[in-house]
Amino acid sequence: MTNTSQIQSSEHEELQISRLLNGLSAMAVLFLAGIGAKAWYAEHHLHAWVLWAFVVPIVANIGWYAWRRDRTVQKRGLLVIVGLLFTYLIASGGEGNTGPLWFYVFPPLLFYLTSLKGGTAILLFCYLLAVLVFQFPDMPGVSAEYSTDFKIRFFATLTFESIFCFVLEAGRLRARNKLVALAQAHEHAARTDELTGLANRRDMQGRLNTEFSRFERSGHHFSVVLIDLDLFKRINDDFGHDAGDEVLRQFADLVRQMVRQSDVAARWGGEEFLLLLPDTTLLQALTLAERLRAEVAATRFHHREQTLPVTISAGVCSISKSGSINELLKQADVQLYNAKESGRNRISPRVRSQDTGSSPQTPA
Ligand SMILES: Nc1nc2c(ncn2[C@@H]2O[C@H](COP(=O)(O)OP(=O)(O)OP(=O)(O)O)[C@@H](O)[C@H]2O)c(=O)[nH]1
Repeated sequence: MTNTSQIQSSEHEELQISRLLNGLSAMAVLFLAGIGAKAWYAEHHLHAWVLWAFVVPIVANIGWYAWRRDRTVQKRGLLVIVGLLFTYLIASGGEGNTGPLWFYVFPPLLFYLTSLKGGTAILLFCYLLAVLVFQFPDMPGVSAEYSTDFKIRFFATLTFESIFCFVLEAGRLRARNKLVALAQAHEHAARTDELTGLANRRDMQGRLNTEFSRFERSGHHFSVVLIDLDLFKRINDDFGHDAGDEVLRQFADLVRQMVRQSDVAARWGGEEFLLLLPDTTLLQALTLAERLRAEVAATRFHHREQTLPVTISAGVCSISKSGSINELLKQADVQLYNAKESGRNRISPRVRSQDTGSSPQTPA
């Protein structure tokens, strides 16, 4: 089953990241414009133009995201622009050889936006670029020269920063994954019946409402089967409560094997179960209910070497015969009552196979 809360939480997280990136991009535009202006007044015209030129792809990236809402392009675009900008700042030295200082922004941003593995790989590649620029100041495009002291301190501090960022991000991811797993477990527990592992009443009610909306919207029919284990009190009284629990578990296993994947089986009450059968007519639902009844009657339920007498009665109803979920359930309940009144171990409305062992006939 798809975990909706997990999908929602990661969607929310992605949206937050995109908003943060837009904020950071806007800040970068302001910085580039300001520092470019400062460089212009300091007569560093080429440096000023390059910095201003970087404003264009950043604004284009913001605009593209606003238009297409494509988060992958937004992330990758920003990483490429920032990578190019920092490479330029290291190669040119920026103003007063302070360009490489901007590189410290990269590790936290990188680990936040990519994975730990991907971030490390990109960072190592950037280290390699920096080493090349530092070692070969005569390379084309490189105009800055740094002192040996600066280079050693730059790499040492950047390495410390990168390791801290890696450790912090790894911790953040671990805590996040634990929280997601915990939320998943809680959500599963809130929807599941502990004893049988089937859906619980609350979950079934939600699914009934969803199915009813689908029926109202596009006319998809569905049916329900309300099942009650016959004379269950006797099983408890004669064999003990544990035996009763074991019967409920074994019956749930049987149901799981017999329904389709799109069907939903829930424990509706103590020894009452409800099947929701999407895209199923009344006749098809009756056929399934009858097969289940026959299978239960033929199955040997057991507890501690003892064979337990188990049969079921069931009331079947289709949404085409009722106007609301409440009415549907009420009618299924009336049919279940009829099945019990007629002697138990049967399905209502009446099906021919109960009398003859053959296929079901159309109900009256
Ligand atoms: N062992 C066990 N028994 C349960 C559980 N939930 C409900 N019951 C028992 O199920 C029995 C239901 O009994 P009744 O409602 O009298 O119905 P019944 O004996 O099945 O008789 P009919 O429904 O008329 O065929 C009660 O004795 C409940 O205590 C459960 O989780 N475990």
